[in-house]
Amino acid sequence: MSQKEKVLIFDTTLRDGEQSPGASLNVQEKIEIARQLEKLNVDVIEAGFPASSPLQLEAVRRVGEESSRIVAALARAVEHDISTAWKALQSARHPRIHTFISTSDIHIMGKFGHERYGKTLAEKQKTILRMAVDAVLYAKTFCHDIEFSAEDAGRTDPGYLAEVIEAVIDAGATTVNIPDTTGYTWPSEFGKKIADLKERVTNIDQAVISVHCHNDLGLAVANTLSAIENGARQAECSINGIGERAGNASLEEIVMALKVRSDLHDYSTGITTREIYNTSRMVSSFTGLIVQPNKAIVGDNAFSHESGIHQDGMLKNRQTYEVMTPQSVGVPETHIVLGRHSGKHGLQSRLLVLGYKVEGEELDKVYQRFLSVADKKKEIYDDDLRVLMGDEFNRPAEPIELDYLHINSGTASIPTATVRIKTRGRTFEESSTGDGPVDACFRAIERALKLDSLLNSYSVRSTSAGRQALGEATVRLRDGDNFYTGRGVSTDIIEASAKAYLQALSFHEDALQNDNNNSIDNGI
Ligand SMILES: CC(=O)SCCNC(=O)CCNC(=O)[C@H](O)C(C)(C)COP(=O)(O)OP(=O)(O)OC[C@H]1O[C@@H](n2cnc3c(N)ncnc32)[C@H](O)[C@@H]1OP(=O)(O)O
Ligand SMILES: CC(C)C(=O)C(=O)O
Ligand SMILES: [Mg+2]
Repeated sequence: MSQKEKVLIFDTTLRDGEQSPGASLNVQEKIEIARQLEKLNVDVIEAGFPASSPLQLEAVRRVGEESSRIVAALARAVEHDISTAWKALQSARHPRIHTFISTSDIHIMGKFGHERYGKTLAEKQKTILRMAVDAVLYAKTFCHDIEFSAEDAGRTDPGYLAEVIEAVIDAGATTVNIPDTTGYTWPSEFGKKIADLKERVTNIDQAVISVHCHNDLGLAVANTLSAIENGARQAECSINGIGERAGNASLEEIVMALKVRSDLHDYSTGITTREIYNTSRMVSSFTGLIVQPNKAIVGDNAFSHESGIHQDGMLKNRQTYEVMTPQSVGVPETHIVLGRHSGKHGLQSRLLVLGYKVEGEELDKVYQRFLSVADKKKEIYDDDLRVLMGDEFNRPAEPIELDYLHINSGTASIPTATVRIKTRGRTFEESSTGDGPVDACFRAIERALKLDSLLNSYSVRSTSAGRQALGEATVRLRDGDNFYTGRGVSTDIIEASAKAYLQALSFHEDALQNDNNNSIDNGI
């Protein structure tokens, strides 16, 4: 087997990631994330931009002192930023000064329009080249490990980019970063840019080529991979892909794409992939940036299967629908989501895990009830299934069934219920008012069945999480020394209550039938 070439992972969650609107991190949060990045085994942690604030300086200092990784600090190509970066890094175990300046025509003309940079584009380009070299030379007076970034390299003229890169390597840059700052490039175009630099820049072998891709067109990861195939050996990326605007290339996607498709290439990273999920959750919770459910690798749905055909395939052989195991990225387990699209195989397997062995006709019946609940509710949780199973096996011999229920209730109206009930081939319908909608409903049932109230107790609870949780109502009737309990389940708690009441009444009537001392036809 051939030895894989290492691609260094430069994590910029704490710098570019923190530039995401609203994602500010305090010093302690940065330290915690840096510790987790160390567990993830990234090669470089870019901890912040020290010249931008005292908090940034302090965070970089603390991370640098503690971390065994290379810790980088960003600085514009100006002395003040570079010396401040060094102030933050001087006690670091492995410091790196990362300095940058824009090289594209659009940035040079747009951001450095002032005449002090020159009048024409050519004059300004000369100034920028000099500032880049001076910045590297100045940074080099503090530390050996210097990274230079040609901001907006993605839109920079290839000849000028090569000239700048060659000059900064000559000045001592040990890593040269080629950012696609605006996420504008196309994967084959960006790959060619890297290949082109390797050809044009005569001293390119004296520095590591790095890339830093933004996701404005959703191409950040594809562009990074294309650059790696063409010679880049450092990938700048962030956890969950957070960063300026649409974000940076996502660390987890680059790493897992390289790992899962290692059959296609000769590159590898040193990332401990089982730490990916924990890191993702930590970053999301500290930054407040929620991970979209369908996000590759770390989204809630990344290892969830909802449709019957997929669930059946997964249960037979998980490779049918998973290209990596959830455990390989630290996700505890595949999630079979039971819902409207699930089939009998998925339901049966989940019920088995919960201790219910259901087969054949019984399974068909449970599945029909499952579908009627699933039609009203997006996801069926384990607790819902337990209730559903309890419901299934706790049926009276002659059920009194709710055929129709209408409730009128509100803050300014008297609660009114109309019920239609079916039992033993007969139908009864009645309405009633009540103190509340449940009371009105129970009274309507009693009127329809011409019964006195036997209600002993009534309770309702939610059986699972979320707004679409099932409500489970329990009704207890008392007739002398005998108690009859009924349960009803529905997404509508009034319906659940009516069902519970009718079930309890059914058991009562069953008992009366068995005693032969009353007939259900005697008036109801
Ligand atoms: C692509 C990136 O992610 S770049 C990194 C982005 N990160 C940040 O901006 C960090 C947060 N920023 C800050 O705290 C502040 O912007 C500071 C401290 C960096 C600078 O603040 P200010 O001095 O008030 O300048 P301001 O931000 O308004 O403008 C930027 C100035 O830097 C200049 N500049 C921008 N990039 C560079 C560079 N790489 N090298 C040298 N000068 C630069 C601009 O031309 C402008 O200069 P001007 O005042 O002569 O027009
Ligand atoms: C500072 C550089 C590396 C950057 O973040 C970018 O160009 O996007
Ligand atoms: Mg960036």
